[in-house]
Parts: sequence; C-alpha cells; structure tokens
Amino acid sequence: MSSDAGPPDDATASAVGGASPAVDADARSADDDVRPDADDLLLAVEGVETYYGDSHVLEGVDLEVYEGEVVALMGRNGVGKTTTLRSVLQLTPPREGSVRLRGEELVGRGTHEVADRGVGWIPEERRIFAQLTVEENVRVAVPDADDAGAGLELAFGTFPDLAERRDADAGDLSGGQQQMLAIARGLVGDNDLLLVDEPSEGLAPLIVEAVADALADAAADTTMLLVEQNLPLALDVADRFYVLDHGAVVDEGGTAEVDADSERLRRYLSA
Ligand SMILES: Nc1ncnc2c1ncn2[C@@H]1O[C@H](COP(=O)(O)OP(=O)(O)OP(=O)(O)O)[C@@H](O)[C@H]1O
Repeated sequence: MSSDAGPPDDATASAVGGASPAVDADARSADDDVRPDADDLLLAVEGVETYYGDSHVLEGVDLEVYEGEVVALMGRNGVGKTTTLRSVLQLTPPREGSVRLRGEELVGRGTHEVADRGVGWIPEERRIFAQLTVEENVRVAVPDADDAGAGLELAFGTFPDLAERRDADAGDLSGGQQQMLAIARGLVGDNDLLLVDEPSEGLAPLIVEAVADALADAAADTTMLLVEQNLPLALDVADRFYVLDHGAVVDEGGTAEVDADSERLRRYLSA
C-alpha cells in the first residue's frame, strides 16, 4: 500500500483514542488533514458515457485518482472496468463527460497524446514482443535509452524469474512469466499514472503472489488505477476503491473500511 496518500479513515483510526468531546474534535481535524489535497488531484473522470456502437456501456462514471494513490476499480465481469480505462486512454473516447489529467481535458485528444502526458497502460492481454528477448522487451519500454540500466535493474529486481531468462525469447516464456514481463514493461515506463488491467487474471497462485508483491512495491512511488477481480490482492495493494455496476460507480471508500468478505463488496462482486 502506498504510504503517503491514504484514505481519510486510516488516520481517524489512530487519532481516536477515547470518546471525550475534545478527542473527537482532534480526530475530526486529523481526519480533515489527511484528506487528499485538491492540488494533488491527478485524474478526474466526470460523467463519462462511453458506447461501443449503439451499446451504451458507461452511463456516467465519476472517479478521481490523487498523486501517490493506488485506486482499485472493481466490479463483476462486463460492468465496464476495461472500458473505463479505455475511456481514459481515449482508445474508446467517451461521447459525454470529461477526463482531466492535472486539470487538462483529455477527451478529444489522441491516445498518443495521452501517453505523452505520462499515462501508461498494462492491458489485460499481455503486450510483449514475442520475437524479442526478455531484456530487449524491457529496454524498448524505457523511454530514455540512457536509463536502460536502471530500468533493467528495476525489472529484474522486481521479478528475479525474469532475470534468469533475460536472453530467452519472450514468446518462449510461460504465461505467468509473460505477465511478469508485461508488468515490468509498464513499471519501467516512467509514467505519472499507470492503468493496470487485471494483472492476476489466469495466473497460478504462486505467480499471483509475485505479481501482488511487485505491485505493492511499485505502489510506493507509482500512482495507479488498478482493475482487479482478486479482492484480497486489490484490497492489499490499493488505498481506495470504486465499485462499478451497470456502467456507473455504485460504491467507493477506503480499503481499510472493508475486507474481502465484506457484504458491502460481495453484493456487487459475487456472481
Ligand atoms: N470492442 C467492443 N465492442 C462491443 N462491445 C464491447 C467491446 N468491448 C467490450 N464490450 C462490451 O462492453 C461491456 C463492458 O466490457 P468491459 O470489458 O469494459 O467490462 P469489464 O468490467 O472490464 O469486464 P471483464 O472483466 O469481463 O473484462 C461488456 O458488455 C462487453 O461485452
């Protein structure tokens, strides 16, 4: 969990020591103190309506991501989580609403312009170059060739399995290793905001653990919007969450307020 932009409730828990009015007042002010500062608002999605042809998939999505946070976007299959990421990236541009990055409107811009402004994407389907080696895959994901050494160190430090296979063709890796490589490529991209789509999908439990550890490490200095159906993973890595249902946000809060068994989450997430 990233440490410096936690949800308001984190601090309330430590600030509330007793029930006297004086303590309550202290707790309230501590609570206010840790609310994300409006100046730190990185991504603001407001009233976004997105269609595939005539199919109205997002029906007014609102969410915010502040600098330094990891925000989980959860919901059942088909509710529009990937479409929300695609709407931010302008891969499927919204027909209504606004997507602002540090106050600048992204709707109407091309996806390459969104990427140029520091928004990275680790898509659900693993985007790697099968014909290139593992090392070459990492190198080409580092924006400035001078930083390649640091990028390789980050990638191989995060996923030692990849270091052992650095000279192998990426296409020869196992599915789990390919996912690690896709995540490593995202992490070395020096992005201000990383959109991560279902990183644990289809992976064996041991690899899910490695991926969760890597994301938790990355969360220390990367702002992320994370789509993830693995609830324990999402709640472990994220500071706040949004739940999407039928193309709109139906719940949101701090991850410290809920656990994977919470009825509050299960009613929207179980099949
Ligand atoms: N390219 C597309 N063309 C038409 N409909 C699409 C397209 N992509 C997704 N959809 C539909 O839009 C809806 C939302 O899909 P989306 O992929 O955003 O859901 P999701 O919440 O990410 O679910 P999943 O976990 O299954 O990916 C679904 O009904 C899906 O079938």
